[in-house]
Amino acid sequence: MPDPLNMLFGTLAYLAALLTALWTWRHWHYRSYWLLLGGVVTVIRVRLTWRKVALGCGLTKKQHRWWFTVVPRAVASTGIVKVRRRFQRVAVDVKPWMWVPRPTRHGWRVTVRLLEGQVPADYADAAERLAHAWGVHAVRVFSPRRGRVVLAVTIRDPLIRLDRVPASGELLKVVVGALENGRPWVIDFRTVPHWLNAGATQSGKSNLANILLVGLASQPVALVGFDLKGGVEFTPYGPRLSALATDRAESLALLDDLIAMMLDRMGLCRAAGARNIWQLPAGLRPVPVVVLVDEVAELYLMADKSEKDDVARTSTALLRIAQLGRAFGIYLFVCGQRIGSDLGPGVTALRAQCSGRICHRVNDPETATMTLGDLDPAALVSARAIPADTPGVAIVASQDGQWYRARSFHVAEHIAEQAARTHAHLTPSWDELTAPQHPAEVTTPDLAALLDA
Ligand SMILES: Nc1ncnc2c1ncn2[C@@H]1O[C@H](COP(=O)(O)OP(=O)(O)OP(=O)(O)O)[C@@H](O)[C@H]1O
Repeated sequence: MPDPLNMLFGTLAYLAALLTALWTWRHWHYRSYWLLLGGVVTVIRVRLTWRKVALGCGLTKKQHRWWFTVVPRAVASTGIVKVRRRFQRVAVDVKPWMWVPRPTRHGWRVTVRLLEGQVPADYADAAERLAHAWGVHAVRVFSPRRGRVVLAVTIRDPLIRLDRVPASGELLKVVVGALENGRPWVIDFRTVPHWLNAGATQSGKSNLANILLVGLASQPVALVGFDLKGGVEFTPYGPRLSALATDRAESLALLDDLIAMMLDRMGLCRAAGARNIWQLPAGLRPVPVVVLVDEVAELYLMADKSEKDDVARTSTALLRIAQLGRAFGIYLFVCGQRIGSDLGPGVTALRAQCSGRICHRVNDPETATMTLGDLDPAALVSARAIPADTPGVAIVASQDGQWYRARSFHVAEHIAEQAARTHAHLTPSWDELTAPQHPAEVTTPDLAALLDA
């Protein structure tokens, strides 16, 4: 007969071995552990507790239902209705129908059918409550079609530590970090030509510009810098920059050159019957130009009235590039600590042309509103909640029309400087770039007509 004590020790030893194996699996290959075991257990738990969670988060609705009980007088439903007959019409809390949750790399996703009278905003409002109820990092709400919402749950913040992903290799496309859903964060100038990159000091704006520089340095593109911090940020990248302006006077001259370049490309396209430079034959196509602007507010600030004309000229030139640059291969990446309407109408107009929006941690609500305000109020709340100890975390308006929390890869300045030196031979000279490619002059009235259109 087996000794019960031995059996107990044997069972405990098996249990300990099993727990150790599970712990090791989870520790060494969390992804497979989560997809094969952890996720499945969580999914079952989520389904079983959905009624309680939905009730607690205010996502249920009272509906009248026929109630059958074998124990008349039992307290039924929400605890306020006493059932006196076997069949009784009572008000019950109905939970929204939930599909089977699907484990994802960083959590799970589930589709929920809205109850009558509910809108996706009800779920967005309850997202924080759901996150606490499930004990997870965040719950994001999307509505892919009417009457449905998708709850995307991330268990742990995937942006605390980022795994590097390979470069995209496509022209004007740079993988700059990761989105909260684990997908790469891509800046693709051909899809979204102009970007606004806002953030307080030490929030990670320059790091993002460094990544762009590293990503674009090896590509056949021209890089142009406006560094209104006196050149301290971009001067070290000089070998890979075709031109650099460090004060207002230089900025004005450089903007004039860019406008002239744009007019010339316009004439070239018109002569060739092309709508944009990408429709030109490869041999005729001019080099795309990415313009990096650091500290844009400096371009709009006036110390006294004597600067008024210069500010107006700068503002108009930037706006023209933003309005027409895309077709002629001139793209903007504008960084600033503060982007407020107090800087003048030029900033507001420029912002409207920049469909790519990146909002790092900001000090003032207006900058967040200016950068993201027309997206979604929840994006604003998320931007204002970015902690100071996670530089590089930002709210990003993505190409799919959604907004995401994202974090850039960390690229030290010396790596960006090294990239600039290594690829210095790919830098087109400014004279080469600005030399007229098309003899037929395009006049300013042509540009004005296009702008009016
Ligand atoms: N994605 C990131 N991951 C880790 N550290 C980062 C990241 N982005 C930036 N940092 C670090 O945060 C600090 C501030 O970054 P950065 O200089 O890019 O900020 P900034 O917004 O440009 O600040 P400033 O306006 O003062 O120049 C730097 O020490 C940088 O190394």
